[in-house]
Amino acid sequence: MKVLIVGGAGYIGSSIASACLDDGITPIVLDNLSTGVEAFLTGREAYIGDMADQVLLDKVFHDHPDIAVTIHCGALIVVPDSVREPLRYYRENVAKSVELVDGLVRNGCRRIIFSSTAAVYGQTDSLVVDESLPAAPSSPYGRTKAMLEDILRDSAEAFGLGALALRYFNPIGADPRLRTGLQTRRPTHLLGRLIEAAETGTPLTVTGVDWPTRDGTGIRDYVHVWDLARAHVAAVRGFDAVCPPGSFVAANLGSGAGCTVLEMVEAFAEVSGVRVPVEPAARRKGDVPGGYARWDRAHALFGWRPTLTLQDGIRDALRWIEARPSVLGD
Ligand SMILES: O=c1ccn([C@@H]2O[C@H](COP(=O)(O)OP(=O)(O)O[C@H]3O[C@H](CO)[C@H](O)[C@H](O)[C@H]3O)[C@@H](O)[C@H]2O)c(=O)[nH]1
Repeated sequence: MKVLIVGGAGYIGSSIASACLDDGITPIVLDNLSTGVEAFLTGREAYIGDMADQVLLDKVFHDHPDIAVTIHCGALIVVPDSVREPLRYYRENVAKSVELVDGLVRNGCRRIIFSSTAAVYGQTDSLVVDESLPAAPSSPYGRTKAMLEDILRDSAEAFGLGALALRYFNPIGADPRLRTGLQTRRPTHLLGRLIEAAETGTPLTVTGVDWPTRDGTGIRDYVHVWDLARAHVAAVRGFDAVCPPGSFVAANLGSGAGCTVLEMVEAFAEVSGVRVPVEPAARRKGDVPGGYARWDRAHALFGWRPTLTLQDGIRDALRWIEARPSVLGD
């Protein structure tokens, strides 16, 4: 079986490609390398170009008429950038995806798995997030993802597509076999900042200590990127039962456990042996207390459950930092 992975040279797309290969599925990658990296294409058939390029899409399907499912993870993903440059985000994430869907329909590919995000949800008082919570994104980035869910819902009905939106919570870690991981050396997310603080011997700035959470710090659901990748394989394998023609389905992918900033600092100390001191600071602009996923729907639909722990995610992130130069050559 073949799958087309749009954005397959990025962090999550390349992990999905690895999980497909391990399961006997052939990934065909389409990536414009705007944030993806060529080194993640080793051993994979790839087309370099834009997902909106109709000539290129026709060529991909001419060469591979047996592509069964398209997994769409091609997107810009940095929330603060999306606030500064909303038009770029709407163009790259929404307008170009419309062209992609058009090209898929024309080429007869009617099964789509879309990389969505927990950022489509608004804040809940209970902190637990299930799929019944209405979309209320708080950033242009989140809105691009929510818009595309609407576009896929309408397209499913109009063109008989099966469209499955997988809403990722906060991915961490790397491929356990270290073929791929985060491209950026210094990610700005919490675990990235923590690793940086440990390396430089500086304190971690805790942005917000007065949130309505158990210790006052922000809570998130950190899910191992390999668990995310495995979910796509399971969804591909069972696609028609999960998402028959004409249907749009959304499912959360998270660990199901909330982890506060201070709990992450503790888990990091346990895994790395380095206890990073913390420095309380003001909340980041536009930040939220956060929450964590219910993932029962993904389990009911395609038998998925998270299998790797927070500690596994931290450990694999640290192993990837060691392996990264030999993979990326920098
Ligand atoms: O140096 C830091 C960095 C983060 N935090 C705190 O750690 C928690 C998690 O912050 P992250 O930035 O790791 O995660 P977010 O969920 O806030 O945002 C991330 O996930 C989003 C998707 O949900 C987007 O992808 C976004 O770009 C990405 O940063 C928050 O409470 C934040 O205030 C700190 O205390 N110190």
